[in-house]
Amino acid sequence: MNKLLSRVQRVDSLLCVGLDPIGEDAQVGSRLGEVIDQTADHVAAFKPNLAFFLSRENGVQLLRDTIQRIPKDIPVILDGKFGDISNTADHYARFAYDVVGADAVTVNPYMGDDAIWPFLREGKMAFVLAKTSNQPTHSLQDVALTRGGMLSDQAARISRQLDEENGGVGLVVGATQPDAMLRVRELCPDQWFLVPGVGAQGGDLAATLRAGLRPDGLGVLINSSRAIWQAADASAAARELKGQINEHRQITKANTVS
Ligand SMILES: O=C(O)c1cc(=O)[nH]c(=O)n1[C@@H]1O[C@H](COP(=O)(O)O)[C@@H](O)[C@H]1O
Repeated sequence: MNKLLSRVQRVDSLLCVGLDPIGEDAQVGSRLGEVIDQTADHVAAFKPNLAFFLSRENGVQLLRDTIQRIPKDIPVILDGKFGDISNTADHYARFAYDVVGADAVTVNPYMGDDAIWPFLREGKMAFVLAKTSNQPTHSLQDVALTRGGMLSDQAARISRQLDEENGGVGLVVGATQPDAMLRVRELCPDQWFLVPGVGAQGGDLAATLRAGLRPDGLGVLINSSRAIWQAADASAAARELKGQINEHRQITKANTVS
């Protein structure tokens, strides 16, 4: 959290560039290097998605090299959506933190807090899936609970409780449903949200930030993966998105003061 906060402040950015490498194995390493080097000045964090590495020969080595390439003051969120029980989760945590050197992970809370605790290490952070950006035909997250609210609310409550007990727990909340974002923000007023779904998935940036930003203009990391990866000029694409986010932060802060 300290690393994230100091990075956010140093570059005045809430942008997270997703590293979801698409393309032939032979070219992908150099494109990863380009995207990192060209966007690093504009980002608060990078988020490599594990699947895009594991689907390749020597994918783990590529992931290690990618994380090595990222300047040390930029937090790396390994998006593995890890979700197994405690002793198994402990091995995933060792992989994420010790083998490849990530600072944070994404975690699937379906198995409850057992699946989250192993990732809560000193100096590390876990972003728990609460309300994801996809809108499936058969949703679990929207299932109504007999005690009221939905399953996604329960994921949010668990993440808040663990954050209060231990610290280092954020949430994943998609950018495609601003009403749902508002609801999660009400349940978790202080925590950081990792927010995918703008760019290729078409999420509304303004509505997302209105719903998700904290009154201090912080608390949200806006992720974009394909839209940056596929841009002819990744640096310009990252700078532009960072600028758009900051315009909305200014409006939020001004509205909070007035
Ligand atoms: O945890 C995630 O990062 C995630 C959660 C979610 O609700 N939706 C979602 O798209 N993601 C990830 O965020 C990235 C989105 O990529 P783009 O749609 O290309 O910007 C992918 O790596 C997804 O796996």
